[in-house]
Amino acid sequence: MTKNRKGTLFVLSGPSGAGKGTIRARVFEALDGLSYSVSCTTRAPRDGERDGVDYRFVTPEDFAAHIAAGDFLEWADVHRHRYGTLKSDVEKVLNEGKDMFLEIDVQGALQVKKKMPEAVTLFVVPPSIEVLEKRLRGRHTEGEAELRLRLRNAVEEMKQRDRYDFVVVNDSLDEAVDRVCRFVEQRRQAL
Ligand SMILES: Nc1nc2c(ncn2[C@@H]2O[C@H](COP(=O)(O)OP(=O)(O)O)[C@@H](O)[C@H]2O)c(=O)[nH]1
Ligand SMILES: Nc1ncnc2c1ncn2[C@@H]1O[C@H](COP(=O)(O)OP(=O)(O)O)[C@@H](O)[C@H]1O
Repeated sequence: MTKNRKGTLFVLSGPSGAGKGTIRARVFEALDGLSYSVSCTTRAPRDGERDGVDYRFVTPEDFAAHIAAGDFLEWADVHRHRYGTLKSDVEKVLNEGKDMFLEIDVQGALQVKKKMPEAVTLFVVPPSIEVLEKRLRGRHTEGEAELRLRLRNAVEEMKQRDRYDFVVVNDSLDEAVDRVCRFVEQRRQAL
C-alpha cells in the first residue's frame, strides 16, 4: 500500500430488512482492514444494540446541534427518525489509507456519491417484498405501524437500485456475502 494512498469509501444501502447488517457483519469477518462508521441516530436502541458500537444514540437536540455545526458528511430523515454520518469519522480513517464501510439509506448514499464520486456504492435487495416482510416480522424489531412504514419505504427505495455501482440480491446469505466480498476485494485491488 503506497504511503499516501487514501482509503476507499464503500457505501452499503438497501431497504429495512434487506440484510445490510447481517451481510456487513459477515463481510467484516471475511475481509481484513475494513473500518465501520458508527452513525448518529435519534431512534431508540433495539434490544442488544450498544451505544457507540451499533449507533451513537443521540437526542433530537444533539442531532440538530451536529447539523448546525456542520459535523455531518450526510444526514437524512429515515422512517421518522434522523440518521447521520460524522465527517470526522470518515476523514480520519480514509486519510490513514484504510478502507471504510458506511451503512446508510438511499438519500445519504446519493449525498455521499455527489460529494465523493470516488465512493463505491452497493445496494442489497431482498428476493421479493413478500420475503422482506417475512424477514422484518421475523426480526421482531418494529411494531406493526413502524413495520408497515418501512415496507412502504422499501418499495420506493428499491426503485433507486440502478443508481448504485453494485446490486446484490440477498436470497442465499452465503452467496450474497461471497458476491459482496469478491466485489469489494476487486475494487480494493483496482486502485
Ligand atoms: N442517511 C443515513 N442513513 C443511515 C445512517 N445510519 C443508518 N442509516 C439507515 O437508516 C435506515 C434505518 O436503519 P435502522 O433503524 O438501523 O433500521 P434497519 O434498516 O431496519 O436495520 C437504514 O436504511 C440504514 O441504512 C446514516 O448515518 N445516514
Ligand atoms: N439471506 C437471508 N435469508 C434469511 N434471513 C436473512 C437473510 N439475510 C438476513 N436475514 C435476516 O433478516 C432480518 C433482517 O436482516 P438485517 O441484516 O437486520 O437487515 P437490515 O440491516 O438491512 O435492516 C434479520 O433477522 C436477519 O437475520
